[in-house]
Amino acid sequence: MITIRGVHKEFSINGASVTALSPTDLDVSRGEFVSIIGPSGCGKSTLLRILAGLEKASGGAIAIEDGSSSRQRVGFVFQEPVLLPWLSALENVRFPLDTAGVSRAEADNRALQLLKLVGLSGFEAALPRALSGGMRQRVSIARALSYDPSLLLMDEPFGALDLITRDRLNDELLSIWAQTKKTILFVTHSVEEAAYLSDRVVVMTPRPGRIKSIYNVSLPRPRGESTKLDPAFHQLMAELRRDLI
Ligand SMILES: Nc1ncnc2c1ncn2[C@@H]1O[C@H](COP(=O)(O)OP(=O)(O)OP(=O)(O)O)[C@@H](O)[C@H]1O
Repeated sequence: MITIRGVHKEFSINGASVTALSPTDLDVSRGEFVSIIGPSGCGKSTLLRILAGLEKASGGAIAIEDGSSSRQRVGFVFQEPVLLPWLSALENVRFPLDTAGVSRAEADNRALQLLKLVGLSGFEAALPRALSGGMRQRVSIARALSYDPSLLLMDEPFGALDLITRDRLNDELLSIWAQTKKTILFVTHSVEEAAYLSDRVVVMTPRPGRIKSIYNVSLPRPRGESTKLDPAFHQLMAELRRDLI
């Protein structure tokens, strides 16, 4: 699904070159849920932005699925929900489809389905300011799914939310993932979130960032309250925490 080979990024700051990402190799299978954790500034967002085509790599190669340009096939969810404040929830979800020239009826239909998928039926007409932080992030997820990307890139999407909302959205994301079968690459600072959600967890080193280790998460699915009581879950979190030091 995704093949990353030797991808690296250097930024030039006041004439000096700063390495944001050392040469990185990673393969992600179709339908896999992979989390990336690492200290602040290790290049997690840079890697995601390169995959989304929002940033150009300094070198290396990326192939996404059929090797075509990643841009049309990738949905991106940022830490802060970037919604257009003057548009309703439905119009925000529909927006990428409108700009892609999809017919009004089809775009409405798809946006309604997606708002249902993220648990926001009944809030179609609400403006972003009338929604809670968690609801706004659900709208962002629905919008990222609107053009049916095969790959969903999520950059600390629940980092700004309270813990209760975050736990609920983690479960909702797993249910959306199970229903849509998207490949998800998920950046987080939380070892608990990474262990709970993922098939594999990628740990990155501090600057300059590179992949330090990759953990297979063999906890059974579907995950839920019983996962959080599983000693294997706690052992994995302890290993991840140790690895991050
Ligand atoms: N546009 C830019 N110009 C210059 N340097 C940048 C730019 N974007 C990122 N960097 C630098 O690249 C490095 C990696 O940044 P990046 O945002 O990818 O890290 P991160 O792991 O996502 O951090 P955090 O967890 O704090 O979000 C940092 O040292 C950062 O200062």
